[in-house]
Amino acid sequence: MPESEDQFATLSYPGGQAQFPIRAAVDGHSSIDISSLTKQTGLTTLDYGFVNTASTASAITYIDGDEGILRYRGYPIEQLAAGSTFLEVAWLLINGELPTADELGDFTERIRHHTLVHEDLKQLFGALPYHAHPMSMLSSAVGALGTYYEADVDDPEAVDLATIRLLAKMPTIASYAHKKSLGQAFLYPDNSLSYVENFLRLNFGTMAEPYEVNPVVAKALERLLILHADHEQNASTSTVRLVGSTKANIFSSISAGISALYGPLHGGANEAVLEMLAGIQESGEGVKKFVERVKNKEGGVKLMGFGHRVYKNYDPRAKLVKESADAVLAELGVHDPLLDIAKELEQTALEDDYFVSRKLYPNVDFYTGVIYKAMGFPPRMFTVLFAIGRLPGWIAQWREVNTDPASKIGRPQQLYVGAPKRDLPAR
Ligand SMILES: CC(=O)SCCNC(=O)CCNC(=O)[C@H](O)C(C)(C)COP(=O)(O)OP(=O)(O)OC[C@H]1O[C@@H](n2cnc3c(N)ncnc32)[C@H](O)[C@@H]1OP(=O)(O)O
Ligand SMILES: O=C([O-])CC(=O)C(=O)O
Repeated sequence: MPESEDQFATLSYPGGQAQFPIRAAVDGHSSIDISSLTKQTGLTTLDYGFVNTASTASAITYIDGDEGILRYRGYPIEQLAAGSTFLEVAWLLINGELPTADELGDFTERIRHHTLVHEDLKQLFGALPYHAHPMSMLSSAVGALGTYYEADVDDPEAVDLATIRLLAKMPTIASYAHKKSLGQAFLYPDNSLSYVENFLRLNFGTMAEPYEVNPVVAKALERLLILHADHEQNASTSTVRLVGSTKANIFSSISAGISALYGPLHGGANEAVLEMLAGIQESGEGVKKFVERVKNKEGGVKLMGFGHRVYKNYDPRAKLVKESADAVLAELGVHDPLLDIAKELEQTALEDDYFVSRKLYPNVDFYTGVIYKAMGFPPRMFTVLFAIGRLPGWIAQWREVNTDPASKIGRPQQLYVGAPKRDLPAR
C-alpha cells in the first residue's frame, strides 16, 4: 500500500499537537495512521461500530460506496458475474490472480476429491434437533472439521489443504443441514457434476430418484455465489480476521464467521426480507402502510434488505440480483407475488425523503430471497447459501491476516464508563 511521505494530519488536543501520517489507498481514498496516537497523546479513539475505522490494509476487495463500485482483486463485479465461474473467483480471491486453465483444472479436481465428509462427523447431526436453524448446524459442523484435520497456521501446505477441504466440504455440510431439517436422508456428493450442480443435487436429490439439474437454476446460483464472494471488512469477515489474528486454526475462524453472518443485520437479512415480504402479503396491510411503520420506527421495524454501512448509492450487486430475479423467475415459469411486493417497496422507498435523505438503497439481499425461493430453498437455508458464497472471501482474508507482516492480534481498546473503584462493605 503506497504511503505519501509528506502528508500528515495534525491533531490539537488539550496536551498540545500531534501529527499522524496519512496513508493513501489505491484510487484516492486515504486513512490517518493513528498507530502512535496513545504513545503521542495518551488518548484513544472511540468509534462505535467501527464506522470511521480501517482495521487493516488489504489488497483483496475494493469498494467505493459513494459510487456503487465493487471489485475483487481489481476486477469489476459486473465482469466477474457475467463471465466467471465461482471456483475461478474463489481462486482469484485467494491467490490474487486469475487462474490459468491448468491451475483451475487442478484446483477443481482437488476440491472434487475432498467433497466427502467423514462418516463420524455425520453423527453430529444426529445429536442436533430437527428444528435447529441450519446456520447453527453449519457453524457447529464447520467448527467440528477442526477436530478431524490438522491445520497448523504457520504451515502453508496445511493451510492450502484446509482451504481445499473447506471449499469442498461446506456444500456437503450445508446440504446435511437442509436434509436434517427436512427429515430426509443425506446424499453422497456426485463428483461428475460441477461445484454448483453437485450442491443442488445434494439438496434436492433423493435416494429414490435420479436428480436432473436445471441449468437455469445452476447458472443463477453460480452468479449469486460470485456476487457474495467477498465484501472487505464486513462483520463476518472482520470476525474471521479477528479470530485468525489469534492464530486460531482456519476451521474455527470460519465457524466464527458463519456465526457472525447469521444475524439479521448482516447475512440473516436475506431470510428476514422474505419474512417481511410474506408478512406484508399475509397481513394485507399494503406497502404504503408498512413503509409508514418503518419511518415511524414502530417497534424497531426496519425495511430489511435496505441500507448498508458502506453503500450510500445503489449496491452494484443489488442491480444484478434484481435483473436475475426477473430473468430466473420468468425462465422457471414462476410468478411470485412477493417479487411484486419487493418492487413496490423499493419504488416507494426510493421516492420517499426518509430513505433518500438517509441514502438507504436495496442491498445485495433485497432480491436474493425471491430467487432462492423460486429455486426451492426454504427461507432458513438462505443465509447458508450466503455463507457458501462468502467462504472464498473469508479464506482469502484469513490468509492475508496470517501472512501480512504488519498483522497483530486484534484487540480494541475501550472507554470505561462503569463504577469507579469502590471497596466491598465489611462483612
Ligand atoms: C449482507 C449485508 O450484511 S448487507 C446489510 C443487511 N442488513 C439489512 O438489510 C438489515 C437492514 N439494514 C440495517 O439494519 C442497516 O441499514 C445496516 C445494519 C445494514 C447498516 O447500519 P448502519 O450503517 O449502522 O446505519 P444506521 O443504523 O446508523 O442507519 C442510519 C439511519 O438510517 C436508518 N436506517 C438504516 N437502515 C434502515 C432500514 N433498513 N430501514 C429503516 N431505516 C433504516 C436508521 O434508523 C438511521 O436513522 P436515524 O438517523 O433516524 O436514526
Ligand atoms: O459489507 C457489509 O457491511 C455487509 C456485507 O457483507 C455485504 O454487503 O456483502
